[in-house]
Amino acid sequence: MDPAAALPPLPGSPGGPALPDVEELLEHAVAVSLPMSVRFRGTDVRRALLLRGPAGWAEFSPFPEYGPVEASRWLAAAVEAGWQGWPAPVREAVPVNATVPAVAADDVEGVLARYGEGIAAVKVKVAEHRPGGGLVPGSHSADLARVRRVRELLPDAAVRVDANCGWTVAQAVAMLTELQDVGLEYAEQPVPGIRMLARVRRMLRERGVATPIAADEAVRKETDPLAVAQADAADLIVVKVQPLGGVRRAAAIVEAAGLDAVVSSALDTSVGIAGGAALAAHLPRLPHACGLGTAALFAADVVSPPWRPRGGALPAPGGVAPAPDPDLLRRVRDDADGQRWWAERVRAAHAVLAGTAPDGTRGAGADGVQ
Ligand SMILES: O=C(O)CCC(=O)C1=CC=C[C@@H](O)[C@@H]1C(=O)O
Ligand SMILES: [Mg+2]
Repeated sequence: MDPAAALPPLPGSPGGPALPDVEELLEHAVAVSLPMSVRFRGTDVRRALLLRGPAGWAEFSPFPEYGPVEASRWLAAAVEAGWQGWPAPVREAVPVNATVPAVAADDVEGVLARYGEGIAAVKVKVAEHRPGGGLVPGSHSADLARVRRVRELLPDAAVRVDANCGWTVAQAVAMLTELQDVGLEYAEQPVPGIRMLARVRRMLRERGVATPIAADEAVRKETDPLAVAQADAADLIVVKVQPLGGVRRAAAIVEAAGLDAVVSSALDTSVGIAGGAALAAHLPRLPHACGLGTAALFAADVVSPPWRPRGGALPAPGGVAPAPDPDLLRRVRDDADGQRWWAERVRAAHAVLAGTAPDGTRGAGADGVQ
């Protein structure tokens, strides 16, 4: 049997929750652009569409380069948040990590300061690529300096790195061997794909490097999100609510994978971050801090106060997202072109979920990067 078939069906699929029609989805939708204080994932502005259904507010924010098939999962997560609500939490607070983008080592202290007191885990981005492809020149030494600066500033914190598939197998093995003295909590997606991930993990073990390997893109980008666990390619998985189609689907993937999970953000606004906190609060086991502190990287948000960590933790939101503040919304609202761009993306993603897309695709596969 295909283990992925046991996951909760997507809205609009046989046996799945009802899929509202496009007009209903868009009735209260507001497109926003949030300026960022720290450049992340190659952008200074995070664009998102906020929707309001009978259950509450929801976010649909697939990255601009994502096509309809991949975006359809993000729409499924929004339908769950706004038209169904989230499952009950088993804990009241969720520990979170600070996220340090690929900044110069001298700027690390300033980034960490944005997360406030009490941060016990830090994720450091490494292996940054130029927009046209290829590692940024000097990235290896810049990565080592950035990670070591974090360790210097926070000697007791759990430090993890995320390469977003940016290294070759040889580069990953060399860098993770070099970083042994830092005592990394884990290395997230050092190389692309499941087979390469398994190779890095095996080669590190052969060298006596015990750094655990976490799978991120190999879970959210593969047609079968469970394949990574079946291939014994990772020690833990990173799960994100929007790319995996909602809190219930992500929780089912964690359960079926049988691996510990770290819940991370998709650089969502505070509305979407609350969904990540709902998933993290719902999982029976949560041994690692979650990557849900990214609202701290925004210069403006839509919820007051924003869903940012305090004392190293986020509160569990309960069954629905916090409502945006109307004044804040007005300040970051897109113009009519922006609203139309999002409406088209909702239509295209909706057609995939409804099975009416021109090429007949229905919610499978991935068609973007990172
Ligand atoms: O996990 C974190 O600490 C922050 C979230 C994060 O790193 C990401 C958010 C959005 C897109 C991804 O490129 C990236 C990730 O790879 O985990
Ligand atoms: Mg990642």
